Amino acid sequence: MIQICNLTRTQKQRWVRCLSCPILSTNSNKSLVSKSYLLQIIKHQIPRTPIKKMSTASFTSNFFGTGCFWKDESRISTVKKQNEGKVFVKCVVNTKTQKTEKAVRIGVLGASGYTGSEIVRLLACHPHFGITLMSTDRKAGQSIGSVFPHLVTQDLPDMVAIKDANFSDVDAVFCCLPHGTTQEIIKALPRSLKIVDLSADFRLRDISEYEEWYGQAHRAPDLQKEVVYGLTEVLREEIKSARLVANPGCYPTSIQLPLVPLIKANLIEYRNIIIDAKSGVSGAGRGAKEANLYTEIAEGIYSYGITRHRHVPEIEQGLSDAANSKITVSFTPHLMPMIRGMQ
Ligand SMILES: NC(=O)C1=CN([C@@H]2O[C@H](COP(=O)(O)OP(=O)(O)OC[C@H]3O[C@@H](n4cnc5c(N)ncnc54)[C@H](OP(=O)(O)O)[C@@H]3O)[C@@H](O)[C@H]2O)C=CC1
Ligand SMILES: CC(=O)N[C@@H](CCC(=O)OP(=O)(O)O)C(=O)O
Repeated sequence: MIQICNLTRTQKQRWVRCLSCPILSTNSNKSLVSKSYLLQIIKHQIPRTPIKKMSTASFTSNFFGTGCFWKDESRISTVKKQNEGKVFVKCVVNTKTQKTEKAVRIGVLGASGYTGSEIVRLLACHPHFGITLMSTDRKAGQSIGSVFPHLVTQDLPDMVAIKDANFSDVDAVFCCLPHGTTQEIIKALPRSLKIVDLSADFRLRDISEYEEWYGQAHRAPDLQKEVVYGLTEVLREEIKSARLVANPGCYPTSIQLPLVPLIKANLIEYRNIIIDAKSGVSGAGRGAKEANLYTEIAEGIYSYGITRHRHVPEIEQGLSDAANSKITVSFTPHLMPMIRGMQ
């Protein structure tokens, strides 16, 4: 058990997320996490600056900023309890969280990006999933820990280029690649694989709509026919048996989850639905873009894509399915000066 004090709620949430291990339970100031990760955290700090002497600011920057945890676990026997000072960490090792066999072998394509690294974080310590393959475009040969320090303690294979990927020990793939590149890549994957595609490339049933909103020809129209739209709350049974799942976009998810039940229950008027949405900057991916520089996005809320955002047809597709009639919406997305909205 890790107990963190004198940090704000947001700092605690971020710290818990940085742990990249199974969170067994969490409340306002306690989180159960796996033994091995806990050892890295303690070992990294104890020999240098005792946690009890650290200010909240240095604790925060050490854990949030560098994310630099060691692999050697040999010093655990020296660790007792630190419970004085402004910030303290109380440790009770929970051995029940140790992993056993991994039933499903996972490949993560685009592991060096934001969505890919989140998938890795969620699955690396999962009791049933083991990551056997990770791909990257520019960082082939590097470890995931070298591009995402908070994942350094995970025992994972180095990343490879997709052209060098070996899918023989992979059962399922999470495809976390930019839209526009994904159709060709998924088309070339072995048919035996189950695939969850996080990009927008297979979300729109109507291929002409894809071409209109994404500005390029659909490169796998045959595959499109077998796709299941991955909004679990709406299509749970279909998703269970699907081979290729198109994961919904961030805005369409946040919009459909509240509106679909209201529409199905006939509780709202379908005409004149106005959606004002806010998102964090990580939604734009990890690649450098001028529009996402700190100087561009800080200290303000910016609307963008007004009337022409590519999520409009996806939102309308989902809401129209729920209503059994054509629904159109007025959708205005905004960029907030924060990393992410969803925790
Ligand atoms: N960010 C978000 O909140 C969400 C994003 N999405 C969607 O998920 C997909 C991935 O987004 P995100 O993780 O943010 O993107 P990032 O830009 O953060 O990551 C893209 C990943 O794809 C790799 N890559 C880039 N180009 C190619 C290529 N031509 N061939 C093979 N690999 C390539 C990159 O490798 P390298 O690091 O070497 O460049 C990186 O691993 C996108 O389609 C996005 O629209 C979906 C839901 C949420
Ligand atoms: C800030 C920002 O640029 N956000 C992205 C949406 C992010 C997202 O998750 O949507 P996809 O899954 O379709 O990528 C955008 O507006 O295009």
